[in-house]
Amino acid sequence: MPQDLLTGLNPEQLRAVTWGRGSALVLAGAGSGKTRVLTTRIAWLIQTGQVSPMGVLAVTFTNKAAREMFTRLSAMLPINTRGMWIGTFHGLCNRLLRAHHRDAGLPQLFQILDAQDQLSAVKRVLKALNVDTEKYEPRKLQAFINANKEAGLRANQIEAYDPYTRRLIEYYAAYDAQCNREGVVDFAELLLRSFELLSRNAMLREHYQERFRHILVDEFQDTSRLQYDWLKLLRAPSNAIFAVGDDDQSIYAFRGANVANMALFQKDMGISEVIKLTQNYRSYGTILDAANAVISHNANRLGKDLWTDAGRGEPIRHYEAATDLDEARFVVEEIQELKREGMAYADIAVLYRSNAQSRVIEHALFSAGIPYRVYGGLRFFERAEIRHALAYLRLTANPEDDNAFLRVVNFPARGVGARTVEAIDAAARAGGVSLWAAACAQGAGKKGLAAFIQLIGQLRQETRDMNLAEQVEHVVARCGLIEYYRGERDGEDRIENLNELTNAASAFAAEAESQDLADFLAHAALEAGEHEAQAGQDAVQLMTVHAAKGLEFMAVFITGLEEALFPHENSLTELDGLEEERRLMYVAITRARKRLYLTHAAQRMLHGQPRYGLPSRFLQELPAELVQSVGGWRGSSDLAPAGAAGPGAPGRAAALPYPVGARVQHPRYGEGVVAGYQGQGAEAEVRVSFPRIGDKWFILEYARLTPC
Ligand SMILES: Nc1ncnc2c1ncn2[C@@H]1O[C@H](COP(=O)(O)OP(=O)(O)OP(=O)(O)O)[C@@H](O)[C@H]1O
Ligand SMILES: [Mg+2]
Repeated sequence: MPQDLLTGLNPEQLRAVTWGRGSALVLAGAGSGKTRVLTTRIAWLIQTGQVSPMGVLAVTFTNKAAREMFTRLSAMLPINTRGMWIGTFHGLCNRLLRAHHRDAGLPQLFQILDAQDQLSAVKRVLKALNVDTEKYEPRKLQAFINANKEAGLRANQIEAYDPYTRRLIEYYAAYDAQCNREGVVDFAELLLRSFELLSRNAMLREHYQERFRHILVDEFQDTSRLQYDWLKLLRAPSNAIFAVGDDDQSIYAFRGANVANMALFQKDMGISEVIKLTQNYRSYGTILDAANAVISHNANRLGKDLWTDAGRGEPIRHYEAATDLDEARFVVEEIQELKREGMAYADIAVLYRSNAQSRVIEHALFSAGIPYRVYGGLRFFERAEIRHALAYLRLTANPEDDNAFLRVVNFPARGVGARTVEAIDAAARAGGVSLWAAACAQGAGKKGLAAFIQLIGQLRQETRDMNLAEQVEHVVARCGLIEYYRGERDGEDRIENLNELTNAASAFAAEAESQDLADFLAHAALEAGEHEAQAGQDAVQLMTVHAAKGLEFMAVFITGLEEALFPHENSLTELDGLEEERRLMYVAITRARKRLYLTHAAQRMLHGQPRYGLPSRFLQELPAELVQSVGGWRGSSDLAPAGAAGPGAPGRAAALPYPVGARVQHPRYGEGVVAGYQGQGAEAEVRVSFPRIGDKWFILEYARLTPC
């Protein structure tokens, strides 16, 4: 019954769901039912016979969102939704290319290169061309290729104004030629190649245009120009694109997504009226007011209203932790309390700005025996870079560890080819010895292998008298992974994680009272695998704010609300950076239905260093009456206004002359505010924020600061 589908919708939603044939844009705030409208519209179109399930193309932002859409549709319709074209841009392009691989010039089983594979491919190209890689760094070329592909440009379409760029273009063309020879595609290629396929092949294009009567796009504010053009190719003039989005939740500008596409879309499709949804069904009033208050600090907005009739609900809870460990302890205790009150673990989400922050929280949950799952990323000990680092550590502890040997013998690449590894393997089998032993027996002649054997030997020797944390720090620093990830596209995050491994080792040493590397490695293996929540098991959800987009939870913790962490320090120097961070904060707040916790820590270990952070400016942007302090290391206190006496350095306050937030005078730079500390003892540094010249670091001992 169509009526069944439509009951419960408000008049605006009903209008959107049953919109006539033309294209439409729904522009509405978080939790107003955009995704629900989109899903219901698909069901309604099918149920009323306006389109067959195969005539629908729906784009979601994540695979998780696509899965949810399938589930909801199956619940609404008595049909098999399996073969429907619902997925992410990448997923749908992949499908298109597989179906028409011949027309696309690809082998049927073409391989997709991940970032790492792509880098090796780039290096091979440069080697074959005898290029000086000091001048033309492989990673730079990789970034150049990807940025151009994402902008829809092949090598012969780029204009070069200087000889350097001309060379890059040449190498880009050579890289593409190599990929074509080998029949492989990188991520950016998926979209560009299927875009070109459709542009070039009129028959194919018309076939899909004929087929996809209805194209629907969720999270439209985060589509890139090429993605948008791809959609337009798939649409016949008589067919419709139904897009929903929220400019306040645009959080992928750094990847080329473009809010301006909304205006372009209206113009292209001749949309005279944008549909607005104004009622929020997700959150209680207090949470909604908080979200509205924060986002109102952004200047670049299209402007929207959002209201709820759900009532005020509970106040937002704010906890000021002394340290990141204290923050994690608080989160765990509150989760246990929520569970006692009857909330399922799966209804609780812990959000953070950067992946590296999850480690301490994961550990606290793990120690308390609370099942958890990490979304949009791997659990800390399962991340590739951590596994690589652990493999080096394992070899340091025991070079006969074959699995560890295989993982890193040629990572980072040192010219140990697959054939060499095969020969070692054969020799090891024949002699009944470890790979390491076989390698040592034949390694001297082969340059890359000899370097590897020497490196492991040195690491073993150098770490002999070190304590656990020092060993981990040393191996991470020396094994070449940091250099490898530096300059990689998502490398910064991975380096943060690698540094975090040292913190994990210190924490382990303190807790388990063991400095034994083997104990730590066993612990890491355990946390990585055995306690992983099973699929379907009730588990707390951990994810970055980016990964939480579109989702909702009964209770949400937003952790790490400190300046330079959230907002992220990189954002402070970028154009529109702070506004994008604020939109991210808006996304975070609006994930909560009933209860919202905001936490920050006065001191946190990051990059292997203690950092003393000011509370995030986003906390100050919340109306005080919405927030209730639930204590912390300073005792219960209200939100301090920015710049007022903030937290000092807990536990070590005596050693530090000024609390963070204190006003100080510098003989040269004038008056400033103490913004943080790092390092210890004679190496302790203080960061002072000066109104005109920005932040400066001083060695604390020689800082020549006076209070004012
Ligand atoms: N008319 C309605 N009656 C009851 N609940 C509704 C109604 N419309 C939406 N909801 C519920 O409100 C919540 C938010 O809806 P939905 O996720 O579709 O919002 P959204 O606009 O897509 O949010 P976001 O911007 O965060 O993606 C969901 O739990 C949804 O089921
Ligand atoms: Mg949504």
